[in-house]
Amino acid sequence: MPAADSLKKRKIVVLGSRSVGKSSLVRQFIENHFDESYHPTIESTLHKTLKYHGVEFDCEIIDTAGQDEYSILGSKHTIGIHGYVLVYSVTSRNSFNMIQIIHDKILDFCGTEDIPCVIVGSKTDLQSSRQIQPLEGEKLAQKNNAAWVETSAKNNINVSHVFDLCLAEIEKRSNRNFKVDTPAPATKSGCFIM
Ligand SMILES: Nc1nc2c(ncn2[C@@H]2O[C@H](COP(=O)(O)OP(=O)(O)OP(=O)(O)O)[C@@H](O)[C@H]2O)c(=O)[nH]1
Repeated sequence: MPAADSLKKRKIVVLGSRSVGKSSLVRQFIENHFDESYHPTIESTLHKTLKYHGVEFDCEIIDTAGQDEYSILGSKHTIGIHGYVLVYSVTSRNSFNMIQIIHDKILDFCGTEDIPCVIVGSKTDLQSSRQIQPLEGEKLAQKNNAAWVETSAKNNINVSHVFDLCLAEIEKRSNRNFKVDTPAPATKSGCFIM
C-alpha cells in the first residue's frame, strides 16, 4: 500500500443544520462508533484512505459546526474543497430546507454552477418521526445535479456509501476536464473548478 503522503488528496466538507447527525456520520465512517449523546461540534478534521476505481485517495473529511440561514460560509469551507456532503435529517423539514440554502451559498461563493455534492438524508431509523419522504430527497438532488442517499449512523446503514458517492461525484467531474493528477485551475475566489 502506498504511503499516505504519496496518495492523491481529496478534501471533503460535511455541512448541514445543527444536530442532523454530521459528526455521527463521520465518526461511524472513521471510527465505527455511534454515540447517543449530543456534543455540538466546533470543527474537526479526520483522515481516511478510500479506494475509487482501483485508485487510493487520502481523504480529509472536515466535520463542521451546524449551519443556519444566517451562518456565513467562509473560505475555509469552499477554497480547496473537492467535494461536499450536505446532510439533513429525515425527521426535520427545517434541516431539509437548509440544504438548498447551503448549496446556493457554495455556488455563490465559488462563482460556479455545479459542485461535486452528495445530499444525505440521515436518521432513517427514526421512521415514526419521518417528515421528509425519499422522493423529496431524490428530487432535490436531481435539481442540483447531486447524488443522494439516506443513512442511519446509528445502525450503520449506507454510511460508507456516502463517501464512495462523494468520490464518484468528484472524479466524474475531474475526469471530464482534467486528468486525476492535474490540479484544477482556481476561480477568482480560489475555489476549484471541477
Ligand atoms: N436515532 C439516530 N440518532 C442519530 C443519528 N445520527 C445522529 N443521531 C443523534 O443526533 C444527535 C446529533 O448528532 P450529531 O452527530 O452530534 O449532529 P451534528 O450534525 O454533528 O450536530 P452539530 O455539531 O450541532 O452540527 C446526537 O444525539 C446523535 O446521537 C442516527 O442515525 N439515528
